[in-house]
Amino acid sequence: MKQLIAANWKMYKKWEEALSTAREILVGTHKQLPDNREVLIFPSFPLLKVVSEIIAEQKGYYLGGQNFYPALEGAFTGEVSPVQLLDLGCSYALVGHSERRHIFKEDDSFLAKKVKFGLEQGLKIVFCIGEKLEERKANKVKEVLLYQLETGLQDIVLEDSETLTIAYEPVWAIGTGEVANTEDILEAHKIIRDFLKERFKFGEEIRILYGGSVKPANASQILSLDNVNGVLVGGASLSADSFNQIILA
Ligand SMILES: O=C(CO)COP(=O)(O)O
Repeated sequence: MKQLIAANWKMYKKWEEALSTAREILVGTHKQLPDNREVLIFPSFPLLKVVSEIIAEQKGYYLGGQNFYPALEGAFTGEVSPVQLLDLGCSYALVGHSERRHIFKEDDSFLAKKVKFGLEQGLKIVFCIGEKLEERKANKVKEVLLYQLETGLQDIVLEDSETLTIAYEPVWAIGTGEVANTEDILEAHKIIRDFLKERFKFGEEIRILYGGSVKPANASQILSLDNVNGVLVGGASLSADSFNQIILA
C-alpha cells in the first residue's frame, strides 16, 4: 500500500502563490519521490485549474476538491458538483473535515450522502473523522470514531480499496500545534483498522491518514507508526519548503 501525503490548503492562497507553490512542490520532490509515496493537493476551488496544470500527468501527484454537493448539477447556488471536480482533473475529494462538520454544521447523514454520491461519480473519497477535546477527556474516543465511521460509511459498496481513505484528525490537534502523541495515534488507527476489516473485504488495504499539526519535525515519526498510511497536512503544507520535507520524510 502506498503512503499518501496530502496537503489541505483550506481557504488560503491566490492564483500566483498557488502556481508557485505547486511548481516548487513538484520540482522539489518528483525526482526523489519514493515509489511507495503519493502526493495529493487539495486547493480551494478557484485554484484547482492552475494546480491541475502543474501536476497533470505527473506520476504520483494527484488533485482533490475540498468539498462538493451531492448532486450532478442543478439550482444549488454556491455549490460545486463532483462532475465539475472530475472535469478539472480532481481524482479525490474530502468529506467530513472537522471544519465542515463544526463551522458549516454538516451532519452525519448529510456526510453519508456525500460519501456515497461522490464514490458513485468516480471520486476517491478521503473521509475525515476525529473526536473533540471534551470527548477525549470523557473517554469517548472509540465511541465517537465508531459512530462517525458507521454513519458516514453506511450503504457504500467499494470497488477497490483505493477509492476510500480515512483521515483521523483529532479536532483538538488541528491548527493548534498540539500533535497527538504516539499512543493516541496508534490507538485511534487500530480502532479504525479493526472497523474497516470487519466492514470491507479489503479493509486491511484501505489507507488511514493522520492529520493535526503534522510538521517536518514530527512527520517521519508519525509515518513510521503501525496503521498510519499517510498524513493530511494543513498549515505546514502551505509552504513548499515545509511540505516537501514532509513528502520526503
Ligand atoms: O485540518 C488539517 C488538515 O486537513 C490539519 O491542519 P493543521 O496541519 O494545520 O493542524
